[in-house]
Amino acid sequence: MNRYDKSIQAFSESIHLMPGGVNSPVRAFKSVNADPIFMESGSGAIIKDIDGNEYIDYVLSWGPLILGHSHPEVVKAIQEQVAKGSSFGAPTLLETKLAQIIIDRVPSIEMVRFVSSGTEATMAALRLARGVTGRDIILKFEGSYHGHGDSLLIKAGSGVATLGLPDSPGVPADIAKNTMTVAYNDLEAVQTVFETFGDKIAGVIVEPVAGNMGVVPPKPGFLEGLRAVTEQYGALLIFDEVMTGFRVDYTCAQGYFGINPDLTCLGKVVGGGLPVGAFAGKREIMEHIAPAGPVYQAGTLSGNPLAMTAGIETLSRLTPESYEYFKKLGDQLEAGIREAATKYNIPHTVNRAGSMIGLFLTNEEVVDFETAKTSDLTLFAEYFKLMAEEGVYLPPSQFEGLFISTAHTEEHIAKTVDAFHKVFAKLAR
Ligand SMILES: Cc1ncc(COP(=O)(O)O)c(C=O)c1O
Ligand SMILES: N[C@H](C=O)CCC(=O)O
Repeated sequence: MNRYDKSIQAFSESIHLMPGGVNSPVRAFKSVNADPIFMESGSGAIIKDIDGNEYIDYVLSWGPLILGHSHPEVVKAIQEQVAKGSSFGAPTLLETKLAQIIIDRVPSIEMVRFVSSGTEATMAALRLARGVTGRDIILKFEGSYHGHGDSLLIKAGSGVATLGLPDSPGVPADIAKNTMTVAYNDLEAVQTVFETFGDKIAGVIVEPVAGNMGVVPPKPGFLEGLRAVTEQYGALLIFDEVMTGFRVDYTCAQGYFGINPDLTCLGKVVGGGLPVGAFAGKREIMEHIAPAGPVYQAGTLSGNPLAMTAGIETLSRLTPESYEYFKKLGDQLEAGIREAATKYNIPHTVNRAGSMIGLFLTNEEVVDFETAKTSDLTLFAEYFKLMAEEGVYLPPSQFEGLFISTAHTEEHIAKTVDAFHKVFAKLAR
């Protein structure tokens, strides 16, 4: 009897029906040499798989579930809304309400356009940046992931890095040539690129805390430098806050670091676990979007009432105190991981940004994708599987971060730290 019998059976069926048996590559557990675990239900910080195993969840659907699973008030609001109608393809008051909440919290945002995923948000933001500036080149950072739009699948992070496919076949060379990349945190390299191509660069897109090569915070001065150089050359600064938005801080990462980008991409938390994305920014830029302006962007289910409801209910329950709480739990988890790893001589570097935590199995300081890749990926696979056996569900890749929700408690963190001790004892060097 294997504790994952039903998941193994389910995967043996799904693999014939969907490519790799999944609907997003990171779910397939390929880099940890295991079959994926099929989930059945979630409540608060706990999820249950189809074999009945329970886990403290640090994936949280890859970030959106900042209140934990099935928050009763969010569930109730969605139920009430679905009874009234799930989609109209016409404006609703819900869109206005969610847009207003976002605008009230984030100083750089004056207008919002809702879409249905983070990928859509970044694709549209690039089109807008190109439309506004009349330039084609986009600068991005190696190991950053901005969804799977053609222009952004270049030296990308997340599942692309996990599977070792940084430049996907199918992206035309004519499109790829307009995307330039440099190392994250390397401001000098950015300045050098601008010195040569400055008048051709439409925008720089950056995760203000990188979360798709594991968690890599910006070095002091990096985001400030990007703001200055983009302003100097008339390019737009695009913060991709799909992951960091309303997770790193009440005012997003940009509020935390005190930088005002021209455009912001949102997703995940803003949809409270339902499919959502948004791009947003200064009025003078956003009014280039159709029908206010000529840059086209549209969506049948954009601003979907159920997603708007989940977003409103989620953001309304986050207060500045929520982020104090995340900090407290994050401190506890970070200290616990460090102590366990040190005790058993496990190579480790822990990076943090609020409730985003990255444990790299390397002793090198991790500041970009090259240093992230010094992690011991074989050890990672073992550690991941042992943690799951101890009832702790982690992202199945070294190049993803852990998330905490308001439903996590000090007791959950203490149990998790215990699990780290048990697992690292087994892997001790
Ligand atoms: C920073 C960032 N941008 C964009 C995306 C794409 O979002 P989605 O998966 O909703 O398309 C993701 C996550 O996948 C992300 O983490
Ligand atoms: N790291 C990705 C998003 O942030 C993971 C989500 C996915 O690709 O399915």
